[in-house]
Amino acid sequence: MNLKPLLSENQASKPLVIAGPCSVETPEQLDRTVAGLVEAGIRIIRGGVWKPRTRPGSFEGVGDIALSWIVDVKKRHDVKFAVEVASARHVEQALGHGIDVLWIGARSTVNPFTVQEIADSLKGVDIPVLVKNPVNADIGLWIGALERINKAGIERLAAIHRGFSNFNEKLYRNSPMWQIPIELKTRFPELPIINDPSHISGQRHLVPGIAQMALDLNFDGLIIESHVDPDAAWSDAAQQLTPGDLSTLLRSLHLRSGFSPNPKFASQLELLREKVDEIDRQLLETLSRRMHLVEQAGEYKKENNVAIFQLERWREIFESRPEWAKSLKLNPAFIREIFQLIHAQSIDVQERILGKKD
Ligand SMILES: O=C(O)C(=O)C[C@]1(C(=O)O)C=C[C@@H](O)C=C1
Repeated sequence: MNLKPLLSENQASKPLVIAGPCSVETPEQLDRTVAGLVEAGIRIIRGGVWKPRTRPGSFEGVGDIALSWIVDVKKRHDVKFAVEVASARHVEQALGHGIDVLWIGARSTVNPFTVQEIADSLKGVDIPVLVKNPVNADIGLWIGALERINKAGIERLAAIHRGFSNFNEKLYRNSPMWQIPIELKTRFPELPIINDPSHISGQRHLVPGIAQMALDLNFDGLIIESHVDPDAAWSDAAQQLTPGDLSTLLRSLHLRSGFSPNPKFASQLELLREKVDEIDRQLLETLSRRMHLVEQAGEYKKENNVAIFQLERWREIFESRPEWAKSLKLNPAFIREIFQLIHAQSIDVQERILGKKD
């Protein structure tokens, strides 16, 4: 991807913080919210104009009329404004009203037709665009959407991590699945990633924990929902913070940097990494020895015409290893996952042995 810095140097802060209401509701709600956010030091406001809602009958945003209120509020408070666009018409309307930043929502990112329509409408325009992750945990769709927008000539591009729908998730509204944005950063180190703790948590008391985690992982920014009267909000009431609470939250966050200027830190970390390298080598040697035994068991099963999958033995392994892990202060759930992977690999290896013609 061809990327340029998202914002000019005097607009950029690390972390970049974008905040504002889930939806623009009335001129008064917008003005009072923005006034509070400016006091909290926020210079880029977010606000939904057209809202994609899961069920019909939910509040779907006030629509085009909100854009004229945004024009007023931008002038009055000297702020930049970001809105979500989901069609070429939205893009045209937003650009026509001097919107400064566009974002593509999670429900649009999943649909290449929608993303392409937005990309085509952005040809020849220079505006920062933020692409939220798709609702489902598919990094390919996320990258595909970013590439489509980039190919249209948008170089001021960033990703927003807003979490993923998950049937089994109990704590969060959307599972963070941190490994996915980490993978994105690994593949595209120049691409800024902005975390959206509001949509991940779904409840305002969980927002600080997610925001801190994002900073601990060196994310480039945060986009947080804030409303002057959250409980009365027309959408996402449970997850919005007052501008005052947002200000307190931002002051409580610990900022981390990618490196330390302290030379002692680098040498100490280097030492620890050398030890980790050594342990990793031992882990791999041990795994290789285990696989060798599994191969022998496979040959033996083949000679005796015995099935690969041995339920009783597998059950014993699956129950005992997490127990052993506890006494070593390892997370049993983590060990369960590792052994599921090891067992799947054993089955693959033995399948190849049993499938081989003599
Ligand atoms: O014990 C066996 O029968 C094996 O082949 C080893 C092994 C394992 O990976 O530990 C592999 C497959 C079986 O389902 C159970 C266990």
